[in-house]
Amino acid sequence: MIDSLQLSAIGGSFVVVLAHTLLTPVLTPVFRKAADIVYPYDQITINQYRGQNMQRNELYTAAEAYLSKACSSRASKLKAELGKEHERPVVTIDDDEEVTDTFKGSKVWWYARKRPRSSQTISFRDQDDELKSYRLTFNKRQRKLVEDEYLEYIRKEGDAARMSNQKRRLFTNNPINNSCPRPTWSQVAFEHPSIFDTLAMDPEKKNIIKDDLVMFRDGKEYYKKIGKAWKRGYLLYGPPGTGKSSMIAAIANFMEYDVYDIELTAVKTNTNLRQIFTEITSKAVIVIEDIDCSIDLTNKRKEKKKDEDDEETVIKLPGQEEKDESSKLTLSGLLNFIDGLWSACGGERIIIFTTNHLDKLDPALIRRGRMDMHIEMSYCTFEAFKVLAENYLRVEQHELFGTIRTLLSEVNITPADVAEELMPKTLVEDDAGESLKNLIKVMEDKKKAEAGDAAKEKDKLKGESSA
Ligand SMILES: Nc1ncnc2c1ncn2[C@@H]1O[C@H](COP(=O)(O)OP(=O)(O)OP(=O)(O)O)[C@@H](O)[C@H]1O
Repeated sequence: MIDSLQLSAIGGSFVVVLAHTLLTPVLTPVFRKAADIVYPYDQITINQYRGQNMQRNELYTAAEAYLSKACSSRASKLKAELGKEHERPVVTIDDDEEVTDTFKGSKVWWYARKRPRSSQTISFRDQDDELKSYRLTFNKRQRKLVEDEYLEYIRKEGDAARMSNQKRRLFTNNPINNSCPRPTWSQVAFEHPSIFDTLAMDPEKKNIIKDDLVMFRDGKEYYKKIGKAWKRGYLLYGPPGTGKSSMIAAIANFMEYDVYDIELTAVKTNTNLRQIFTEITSKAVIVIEDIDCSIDLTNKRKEKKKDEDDEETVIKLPGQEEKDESSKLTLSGLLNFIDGLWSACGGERIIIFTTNHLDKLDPALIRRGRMDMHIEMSYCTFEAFKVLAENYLRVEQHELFGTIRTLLSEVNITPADVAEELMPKTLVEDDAGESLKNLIKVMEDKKKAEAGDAAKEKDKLKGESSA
């Protein structure tokens, strides 16, 4: 009979290692029953590290975060730590402290343990001269519930708690060069304030995107069932200043994912791209901005079509010599990155392309299924303006709104330009009316300029036809 287990989470499945008390062969059923009456509990030990190489046990990390969030209020001995990657101090139960938890009506006990590392233990983490673990105790009758459901619950909840407590990161790939032939990353804390509420766009469109994201986030089982990699592709297109970058930040903040901003011009070959891709973790927004500027697909493809139809399209990097054939990043390499076998590694990822010129992109790159949703970021509409007025001026209604509505239907102005006008010009200025008048003036000037341009164009055409 086993009354104590050691448990590790390795790559998504639990490994149960039979631990110390192998009481059995000698125990008679009667004696066992008597022992159960005296002590009807089983225990699971979750060590901080697993295996001979002392790799971090993900289940320990999840349990630590879970206990910090869900149970620390019931503990009287706590400890607080501030990790490099944490936003605020993390309070967890202290060593040798016990807390209780209840799952589906069953009570369990968590005990935080610490013991000195023996001199024989090999560890690359020399700073850890103590080995920590949690001991989980529960009634024998709940053993199946704990093994089958509670531990998985701990892992999920713990991971979620850890993500929300950690500062999210913005990663960018560094250029590949002779001194650095493998991709490396630069990273900073991701602190972009854009959220869906502050995004100026049609509320209905916003809700469609948010619903799509929620379906994706909760869709692990669904994606598994239909045999598709758990990823979603969005193509954001629209003129400069319509909020494509703000939308990316809002998506990342909404999902609480890290952002990987891929600089394609810093990637030389398909191999580099694959290396980059395998290093991106789960729960990530992968962004390739201004894809039409970082690669030259359409023209090259058209040229090739004439003579070497079956040859692969080469993505020409700015500054890359035509003869430099050994350094190739190809369209098929990029497509593989989006939806080939490599795309299935790592789970839960969102891929976003942005472009100012939809027509410049190769249809293969943006066809549906590859990019699941095409999102147009448009010039400022009245609905979008109302969001900006609320954000910048704290006004929901104003007598000048009617004039602004009419002008917005007549001229193309980006949300970035509208935001610029609504921003108070001095620190003391707090007059919404003044800002709105400025905006009206800018739009009227624009309207006049556009009317002038149209008249000139008309005259030119007239001159050409009479000549
Ligand atoms: N739809 C929007 N909602 C809220 N703010 C916006 C929006 N569009 C633009 N802005 C404001 O304008 C600034 C520039 O916008 P942003 O960088 O998101 O546009 P973009 O479409 O990504 O531009 P580019 O194509 O030049 O990169 C933002 O910092 C934000 O203040």
